[in-house]
Amino acid sequence: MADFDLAIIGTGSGNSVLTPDFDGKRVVIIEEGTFGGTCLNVGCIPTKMFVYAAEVATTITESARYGIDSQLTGVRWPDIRDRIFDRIDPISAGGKTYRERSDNVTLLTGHARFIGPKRLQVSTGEGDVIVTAEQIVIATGAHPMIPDVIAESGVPFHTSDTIMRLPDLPRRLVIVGGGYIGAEFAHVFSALGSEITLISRSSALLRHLDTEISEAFTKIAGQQWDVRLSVQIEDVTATGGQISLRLSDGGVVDGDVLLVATGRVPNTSGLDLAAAGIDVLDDARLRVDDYGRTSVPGVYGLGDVSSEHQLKHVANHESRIVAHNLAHPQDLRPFDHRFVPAAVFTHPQLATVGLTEEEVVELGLDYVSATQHYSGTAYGWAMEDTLGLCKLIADPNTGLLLGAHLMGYQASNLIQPLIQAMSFGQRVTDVARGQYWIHPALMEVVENALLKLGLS
Ligand SMILES: Cc1cc2nc3c(=O)[nH]c(=O)nc-3n(C[C@H](O)[C@H](O)[C@H](O)COP(=O)(O)OP(=O)(O)OC[C@H]3O[C@@H](n4cnc5c(N)ncnc54)[C@H](O)[C@@H]3O)c2cc1C
Ligand SMILES: NC(=O)c1ccc[n+]([C@@H]2O[C@H](COP(=O)([O-])OP(=O)(O)OC[C@H]3O[C@@H](n4cnc5c(N)ncnc54)[C@H](O)[C@@H]3O)[C@@H](O)[C@H]2O)c1
Repeated sequence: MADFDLAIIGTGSGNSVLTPDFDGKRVVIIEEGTFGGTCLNVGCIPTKMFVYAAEVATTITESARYGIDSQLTGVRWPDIRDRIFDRIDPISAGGKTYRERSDNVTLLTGHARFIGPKRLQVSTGEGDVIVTAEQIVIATGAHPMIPDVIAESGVPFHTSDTIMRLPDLPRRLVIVGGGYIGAEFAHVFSALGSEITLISRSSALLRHLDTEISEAFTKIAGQQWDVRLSVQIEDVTATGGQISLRLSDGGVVDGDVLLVATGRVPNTSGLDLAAAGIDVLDDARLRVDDYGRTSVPGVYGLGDVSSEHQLKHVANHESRIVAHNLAHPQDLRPFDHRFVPAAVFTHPQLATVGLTEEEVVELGLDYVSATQHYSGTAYGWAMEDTLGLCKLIADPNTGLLLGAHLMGYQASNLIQPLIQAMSFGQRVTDVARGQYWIHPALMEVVENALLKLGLS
C-alpha cells in the first residue's frame, strides 16, 4: 500500500486542491519554497498592492487637469513595501501552520522529484524522504527565464521574485522585457518616482494583445518611459554601482537596478519526470489532457507548470477541476479554456478576452468590429479621458462576440460583462438592450461599443 492517498507538489494552486472530498484521505503536500506559491508571495497580490499605491500617486500628479493643484511631496518606499508584506507574509505563515496542524495532511518542506511512476524523493533539511502515493498532483508553477547574456555577465539583477523587497526606491530602473511583468513594474516604479528604461526585443509592447491596443499602448508607454524597441542586449556590465547595457542598435542604457522580465519557464526540469514516464512538451510544459491527466494514470498537472495560460484565475479553475477529477475518476470534468480573460495592471490598464482582430482575419471568419472611446461617454468627460477605448469584434451571422479588448481606467472590471456574454453565449443585441445600463456610469463605454457593432 502507498504511504499516502494523495501527494501534491507545490502549495500555490496545489494547496486549493484539498476540498472536503479529501478530509478522510492521507495527504502529503510538498513545498520547496514559500508556502502559498507565486500569486500570494511574489505575484498577483503584492504587485497589485503596489499598483494601487502607484494609482494613488498618479491621481495626485495628474490632478491639475481637474483644477486641483497638488504635489507629490514624498514617497516612503519602505512604508509602501512594508504595508504590503506585513499583510502578506502572515497569510503565508498562517496557511502553512493550518496545514501543519491538519490531522490528515503532512507537510514536507523540500524539493520533490520522481524516482518512479508513483514514487517521489523529497530532499528536506533533515535528509531525503521517500513518498509513495496513489494519486499525485504536479502544481510546481514556473520560474523567471534569464537570457544568457544577463545570466553569464555576473551583473546583479532582480526578477519579480526580489524586486518588490528592495531596500530603497531605485533612482533609475532598467527593465528588460516588454510583457506583463515589464509593463506592470514600469508603471509602479515610474509612478513612485523612478526613471524607467524599458528594453524589448519586439517592435511593440504586449505583442500578444490586439494590434490596435498593443500599438496604442506602446505609443503611450513611449511618452511615460524611455522605451527601446526591436533591440537585443549585446553586453551587460557593472561599474561602481551603475549597470550598463549595450544594445544591438548601438545604444547604451544605464541604470542603478536591473529587472529581468523575459517570461517564465514551467518548473518541470527539476522533477525527473522521465523517471516516472511522464511526458513533457517541447516548450517545457507538463503534458496534460483536457481533464488535467498526465501520461501516467493517477498523476495530474495544473497551473503554470502545464497550462498554456500563466494566470492565477486559470490555475484556480484547473485546481477546482483536478480536485473534482481526483475524487470522481468515473465522472471526469474537462477544463474550460474557451474564454480566458487577462488584464495587465499597467498605466493605462489593459484587458482582453477572446480573439484579436488579427486572429479573426487569420481564421478567415466573417466579422464586424467597433471601437468606443471613453471620451465619447459622460463618465469619460468627467475623467477628461483621452486614452481609454473598448474594441469589440463580433460574428454578424450568430450575433455573438468573438473578442473584447480594452485599454483604460478600470479596464479589468469593465470587461467582465463581455466575458460573461461570451461564456454564456449571450448575443450582442440581447446584452446591449436586454438589460438596463446605469447612467452615467463608465460601463456605458461597453454598452455603446456593443451598440456600435450595429447588429440586430
Ligand atoms: C509578478 C507576477 C505578477 C502576476 N500577476 C498576476 C495577475 O495579476 N493575475 C493573474 O491572473 N496572474 C498573475 N500572475 C501569474 C500567477 O501568479 C500564476 O499564474 C499563478 O500563481 C500560478 O500558480 P501555480 O499554482 O501554478 O504555481 P505557483 O503558485 O508558482 O506554485 C508552485 C509552487 O511549487 C513549488 N515547487 C516547484 N517545484 C517544486 C518541487 N520540485 N518540489 C517542491 N515544491 C516545488 C514552488 O516553490 C511554488 O511554491 C503573476 C505572476 C507574476 C510572477
Ligand atoms: N496581470 C497579470 O495577469 C500578470 C502579471 C504578471 C505576470 N503574469 C503572467 O506571468 C507571465 C510572465 O510574465 P513576463 O512579463 O515575464 O512574460 P511575457 O511573456 O508577458 O513577456 C516577456 C517579454 O520578454 C521579451 N523577451 C523574451 N525573451 C527575451 C530576451 N532573451 N531578451 C529580451 N527580451 C526578451 C518578450 O519579447 C516579451 O516582451 C505572463 O505571461 C503572464 O502570464 C500575469
